[in-house]
Parts: sequence; C-alpha cells; structure tokens
Amino acid sequence: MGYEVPTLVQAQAIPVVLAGRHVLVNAATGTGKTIAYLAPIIHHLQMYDPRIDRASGTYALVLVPTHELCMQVYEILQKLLHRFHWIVPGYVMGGENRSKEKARLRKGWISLLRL
Ligand SMILES: Nc1ncnc2c1ncn2[C@@H]1O[C@H](COP(=O)(O)OP(=O)(O)OP(=O)(O)O)[C@@H](O)[C@H]1O
Repeated sequence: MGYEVPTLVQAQAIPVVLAGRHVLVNAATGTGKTIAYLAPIIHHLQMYDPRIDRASGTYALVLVPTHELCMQVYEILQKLLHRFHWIVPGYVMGGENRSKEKARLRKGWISLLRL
C-alpha cells in the first residue's frame, strides 16, 4: 500500500500481536488501528506451508459494529491482500441471501461479520 513507516499504534501493537498475546487497543480514529490487527492476521496466514486452500474454510474472523465500518475494513483488507491472492476475504452483513452468506463464510479465510 506504499506505507513506509508504521503509525505509533501499529508500532506498539503489531509486535505484541505477533508474539501471540492478547491486545486491547484504544486510540483515536484515523490512527491506523485497522492495519494494526489486519497485518498480523495476514502475516500469520501467508506463512502456512502447504498453503491453505479454498476448501479450508474460515481462518480469521473480524467483528465490526456497523455496515460502513465493515465495508471500510473490507476495502483495506482487499488492498493488503493484493500480493496474497490465495488468501480470500469475505464479509457477512445479514439481510442477504443466506446461501450466498454461507458460501462466503465457507471460502473466506478472513471473514468480516457485522454484529
Ligand atoms: N503506516 C501508515 N502510514 C501511512 N498511512 C497509514 C498507515 N496506516 C494507516 N494509514 C492510513 O491512515 C488512515 C487511517 O487508518 P485506519 O482507518 O486504519 O485508522 P483507524 O484507527 O482504524 O480508524 P477508525 O477508528 O476510524 O476505524 C487510512 O487512510 C490509512 O490508509
């Protein structure tokens, strides 16, 4: 995405997440929290050897409170996954065709769920 330097929140949170510890981040809007949790997830998933495939189901779940935030996170996720074409993102927001939602959950290795 062309970012060269992590934001403060990213620099503080990412190493702790990568170390496998639980993290609670509280920071102002626009400080880079989204990538602080998405980057470690992608880092972890892209290391699987052999690579996970489409039949593997969901590996990561992100819960978001609103439709808008869900779409915002999905957009960033798609950009971050640009180089990792085998990692499939998906989202489920409710109010949609159930079988389509199920299919997305089944093949989405990183799924966003709107609460
Ligand atoms: N390391 C970085 N360098 C430069 N820009 C960045 C970096 N990380 C994120 N950004 C940009 O900063 C903006 C805010 O990032 P992001 O949406 O992740 O913040 P946030 O804290 O999750 O915000 P919100 O609380 O509104 O969800 C976005 O435009 C994103 O592309």
